[in-house]
Amino acid sequence: MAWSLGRICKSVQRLGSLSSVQSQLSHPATSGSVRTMLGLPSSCFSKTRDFSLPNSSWGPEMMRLYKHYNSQCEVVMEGGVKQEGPWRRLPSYNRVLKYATGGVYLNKIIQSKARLFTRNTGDPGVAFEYVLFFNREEQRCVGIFQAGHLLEGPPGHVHGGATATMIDTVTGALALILSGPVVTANLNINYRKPIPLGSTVLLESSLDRKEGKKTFITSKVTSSDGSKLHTDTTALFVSISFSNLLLGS
Ligand SMILES: CCCCCCCCCC(=O)SCCNC(=O)CCNC(=O)[C@H](O)C(C)(C)COP(=O)(O)OP(=O)(O)OC[C@H]1O[C@@H](n2cnc3c(N)ncnc32)[C@H](O)[C@@H]1OP(=O)(O)O
Repeated sequence: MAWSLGRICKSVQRLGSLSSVQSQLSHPATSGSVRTMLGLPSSCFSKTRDFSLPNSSWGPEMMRLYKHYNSQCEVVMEGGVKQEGPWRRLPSYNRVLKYATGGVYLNKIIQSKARLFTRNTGDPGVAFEYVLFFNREEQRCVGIFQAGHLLEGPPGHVHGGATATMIDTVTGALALILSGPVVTANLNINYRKPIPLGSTVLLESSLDRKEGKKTFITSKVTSSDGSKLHTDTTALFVSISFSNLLLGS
């Protein structure tokens, strides 16, 4: 087996700094800190395209909400001095790890071709178009999500699993930032109103409470103007050791 404990340990050491996301986020966003948002070196990303930046597929509502939160990532003080604002945009790549754990439970083909589920197509607008923002003071994360035509479930509407994916993503990102490495243990979603395909919705998540290894997050999905409630959710994330995850235990 072309794999060694040393390689795993190196990967784990890199990932060990994942909880440094908190300190990363306390610094102003620059292209460098964007790449290291997850505490990973740039070599860990197979491509450096940041999928959370606007592209030609983003519609007017997606752009409006993006500008609304992005404009609060940096505020201009009197005298033109720029300061970090209450929100941080979270960058997003199509691969978190390039070198993790080949040979243990990933064969080489899977290892080289694996992609983050939500960023598995380079074709703008066809599936998950989204951007996440984090507010440290309010311990809140928002996601702006435009649902592409490949996500159809009921005719003309978004598949419930696709909606769940985005809820898992925005609640998971918040739990990760607040608690370090976690996995979803429970996701309890009430689907209130279907989401029209092609529309842009707002996902809001906030910390409910932390109890030992457990982080409880609540979340809702609304229409972009907030007038319609699509889902409400409670989620439980459990802290894990990354070395256990990489070793498959
Ligand atoms: C910026 C990019 C962000 C991207 C975010 C993407 C987010 C995506 C997140 C995911 O999709 S993760 C993948 C889906 N999740 C999994 O595959 C998790 C699989 N399950 C497990 O690995 C284990 O079941 C788990 C680690 C969740 C729990 O294992 P254990 O039960 O051995 O853990 P432990 O015994 O340490 O439990 C800790 C506490 O959690 C409680 N617990 C565990 N699972 C629970 C559950 N399902 N419901 C309620 N409570 C639960 C457990 O009772 C205990 O409570 P107490 O501390 O009060 O005793």
